[in-house]
Amino acid sequence: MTQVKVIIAGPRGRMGKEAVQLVQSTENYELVAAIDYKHDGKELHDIEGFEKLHIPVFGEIEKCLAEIEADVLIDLTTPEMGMHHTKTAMLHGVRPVVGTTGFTQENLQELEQLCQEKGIGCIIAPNFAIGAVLMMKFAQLAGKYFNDVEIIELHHDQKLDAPSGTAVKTAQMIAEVRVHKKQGHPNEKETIAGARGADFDGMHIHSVRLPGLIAHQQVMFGSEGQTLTIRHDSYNRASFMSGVKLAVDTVMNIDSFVYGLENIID
Ligand SMILES: NC(=O)C1=CN([C@@H]2O[C@H](COP(=O)(O)OP(=O)(O)OC[C@H]3O[C@@H](n4cnc5c(N)ncnc54)[C@H](O)[C@@H]3O)[C@@H](O)[C@H]2O)C=CC1
Ligand SMILES: O=C(O)C1=N[C@H](C(=O)O)C[C@H](O)C1
Repeated sequence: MTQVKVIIAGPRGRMGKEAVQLVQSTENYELVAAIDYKHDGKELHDIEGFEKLHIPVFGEIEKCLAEIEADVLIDLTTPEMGMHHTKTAMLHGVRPVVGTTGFTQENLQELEQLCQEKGIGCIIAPNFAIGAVLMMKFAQLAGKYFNDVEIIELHHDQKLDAPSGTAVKTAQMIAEVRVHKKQGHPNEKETIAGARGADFDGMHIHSVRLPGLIAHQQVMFGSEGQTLTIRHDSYNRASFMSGVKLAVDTVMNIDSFVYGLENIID
């Protein structure tokens, strides 16, 4: 088995903590460094929750990559930092696996172009949960037969971006196959702004934020006399880790840009 040297950006985050555990518990992965803007020069060991890990922590990716040899960067931070980390990793020949969401279309195009120029694998996955990837694929299939769809994504109230990366990806996948339609009554009018949610190619996305939730999405289709609802629920962040592993294993063997795990599962 090939040894994979991994850097994790955002190790203290909800996802970052799970990713540290995944890398530590995978036989052929080695956690070689972490990137954390608040703990430059320390070791993970010095940070609460990582007591036994003597892994160097860098505040900035440039410094990290100047000192540490790595194969893969897992980024679980914010869109601004995620962009910077992903570009810098590719410029240093390190393959990014990015779970961070909130990228714009322009961001994704820029990353794809850099990836092509460098000829290095890069995976951007708005959702690592295999069930969520299947939910998106099933929704895309349904989108061929139903023109009317409402996407309802539900997340914990600490989430920064809305709509979720998963909801945007779902809408993009459906838009690839759906006959374009501006949904609802042609004369419908919002008496409170935002009541109909975000408009993506004529379909609507609704974002719910509540404490107690983790990550959930419901895609509802309707046509004459029937509705079809496709729903996925993540009840914890461990649900994302088999997808992170799949992405790390895959990125080692590709030299192209992948946006969405649906492109790498059979
Ligand atoms: N692709 C997927 O399956 C999933 C993706 N996510 C996404 O992953 C990202 C992280 O999510 P969570 O772990 O829930 O967030 P979190 O807020 O718990 O963690 C964010 C991490 O980013 C770091 N960070 C924040 N600002 C920073 C800055 N300016 N510079 C460097 N680091 C900074 C924080 O220290 C923290 O470690 C979000 O974009 C979220 O939408 C979350 C769950 C699943
Ligand atoms: O912030 C989260 O929690 C999640 N973010 C991703 C998204 O924006 O789709 C994936 C998952 O929904 C959890």
